[in-house]
Amino acid sequence: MNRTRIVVLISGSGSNLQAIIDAVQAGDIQADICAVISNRPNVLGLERAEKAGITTVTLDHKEFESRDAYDAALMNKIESFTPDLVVLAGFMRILTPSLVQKFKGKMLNIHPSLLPKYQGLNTHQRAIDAGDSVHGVSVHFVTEELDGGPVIVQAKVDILPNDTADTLAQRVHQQEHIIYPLVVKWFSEQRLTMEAHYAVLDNKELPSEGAQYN
Ligand SMILES: Nc1nc2c(c(=O)[nH]1)N[C@@H](CN(C=O)c1ccc(C(=O)N[C@@H](CCC(=O)O)C(=O)O)cc1)CN2
Ligand SMILES: NCC(=O)N[C@@H]1O[C@H](COP(=O)([O-])[O-])[C@@H](O)[C@H]1O
Repeated sequence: MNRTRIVVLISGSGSNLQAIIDAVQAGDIQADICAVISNRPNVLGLERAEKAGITTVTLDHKEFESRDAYDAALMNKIESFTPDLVVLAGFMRILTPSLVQKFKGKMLNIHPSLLPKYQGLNTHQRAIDAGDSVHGVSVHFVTEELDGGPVIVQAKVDILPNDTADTLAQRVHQQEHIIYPLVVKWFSEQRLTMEAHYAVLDNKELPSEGAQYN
């Protein structure tokens, strides 16, 4: 089977990118990250990609007249790498319908909440302010509806009495770094489609104790 070609979009730290890089380099995912594209210059995620020998591109949205113009350029840049999968890993731009349609069924996003709760931004603080006892993270297919695409897998994280957004985010990140590589692995093994977004799991694939799945 040909190796899955992946393009990753980032905007910042790139810890989820790093988790996927590590899984590819360990041979857990039979795929190649062909490029990492950032909408912000000089972010740590670009350094992570360069250290791994991955082609990096900065496409700064501030240099474009409109969201449509930016997304047209972004679409062309993504397509130039002929990806089988586009992974949004902390990519902080809302994508236009034309770009989403182009990659529908092969574009994933990780969102730091138990969707459909808390679509959008600032999710950790919103969960704390709401008095929730459980928070978490979702990996989903990207559709035109912001954070509204079919959810593939979620991981739960308890909210502790003295949690701040930062302390909660740290525990959410830990779960992100488990489930995102797992979903990319499932996709690379052609066990995920948006129509029937399921994965046939062998028990050995699930991480050891510590990961929570609802
Ligand atoms: N059409 C879609 N675009 C995106 C999706 C999606 O599901 N459908 N997921 C988001 C990721 N995301 C949350 O998971 C998200 C990213 C960015 C924003 C947002 O409000 N962005 C602002 C700029 C914010 C900034 O620069 O800090 C904007 O684009 O104007 C909300 C949710 C990725 N895109
Ligand atoms: N709405 C999108 C969003 O908030 N995504 C979140 O941004 C962080 C990126 O971290 P990373 O750059 O270290 O992977 C992650 O926590 C991800 O869930």
